[in-house]
Amino acid sequence: MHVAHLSLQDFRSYATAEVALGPGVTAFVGPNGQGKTNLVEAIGYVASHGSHRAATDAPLVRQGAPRAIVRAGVVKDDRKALIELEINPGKANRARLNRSPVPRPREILGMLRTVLFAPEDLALVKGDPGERRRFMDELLTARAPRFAAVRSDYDRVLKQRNALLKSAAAHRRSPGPEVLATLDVWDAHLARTGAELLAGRVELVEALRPLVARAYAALAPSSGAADLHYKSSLGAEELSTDRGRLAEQLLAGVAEARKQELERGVSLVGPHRDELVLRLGELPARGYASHGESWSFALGLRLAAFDLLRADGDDPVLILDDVFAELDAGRRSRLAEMVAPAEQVLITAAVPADVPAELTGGSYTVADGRVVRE
Ligand SMILES: Nc1ncnc2c1ncn2[C@@H]1O[C@H](COP(=O)(O)OP(=O)(O)OP(=O)(O)O)[C@@H](O)[C@H]1O
Repeated sequence: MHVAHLSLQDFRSYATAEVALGPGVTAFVGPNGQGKTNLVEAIGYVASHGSHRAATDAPLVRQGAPRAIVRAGVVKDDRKALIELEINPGKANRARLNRSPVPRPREILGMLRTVLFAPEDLALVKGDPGERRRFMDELLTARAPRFAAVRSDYDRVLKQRNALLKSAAAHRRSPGPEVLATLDVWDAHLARTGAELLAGRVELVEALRPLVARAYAALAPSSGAADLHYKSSLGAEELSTDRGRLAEQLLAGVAEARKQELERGVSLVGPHRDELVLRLGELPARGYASHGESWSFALGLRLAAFDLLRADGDDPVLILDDVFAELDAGRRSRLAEMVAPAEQVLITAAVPADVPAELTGGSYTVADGRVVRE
């Protein structure tokens, strides 16, 4: 698939912007702080309904404006779709598909699929486990949009359960039968939705493993092998992907942790406490990998995500935000070679020299709030 047109209204630094795009490579080039990332961030937002660099929607709306609108014309197998998202910080966002409102924005997840790699992705390797959980869940949702509902159900259950545990912990005496009965209900919910999420992640990690190893070896051939495994808060070494079995394991896990959870006032078992462990050779990547190795590992994860989505039948849009300036000459040309065949590659760079010669295509200059085709 590819994006044929991007239209912005009050998004980040843009009062308005209209950008025509086509398949192949397009580079956005211009000095720092001129709005290159804002453009690709908008495309990423249409795909994932989130930003790769802001935890909430508020920073996406132009200072002083009440809302932002992002429209993307998407072409998939010669069929065109116009996706529109209205971003209303603090209120519900609205979505339209081919100019008709859709009841909930999440219903159009999957219409545009992107894989975006940006400097912030270093946190995939160096950051907290939450970064890697988000990576898995976003990829799950990109592959199967129903996971957006699974994740939001799970978050809702967790919030309610934590509120109950917190108030029980605050009372500092044994909870009464009513509290315990309510907790039983939340435990069952947590086990059911948690098992769904857990099974999805375990399957995902198994599918990603060989792809990450291959991408990393291609990018950094002289470094150790990249590997990953899913570490569950259940402690079980091997996790099945049988939902029923996982739900039983989760139920047993929360039952075992109940005393401790009531004391601490927080849910200690479930996919929200799990970790995606990354390894380089014999060592964990987090805390051991060099800056360059971490960067290549993060890139390897994104390229593996691209391969996985591509294997589902259609190339996602590949976005490389400020990536090439960080790489040495070898990695730069290996990466360029790897991404060149993708249906659409969007690149941002501060100077033309940061766009590898192998990636020829269209180019825009971004400066003074304007996006001008070269
Ligand atoms: N909500 C907002 N309202 C107005 N301006 C904003 C908003 N959010 C960001 N900006 C402005 O957008 C600019 C940053 O744009 P962007 O991150 O796209 O830059 P860039 O061209 O990718 O720069 P670099 O090369 O440094 O990465 C900054 O000047 C910032 O002040």
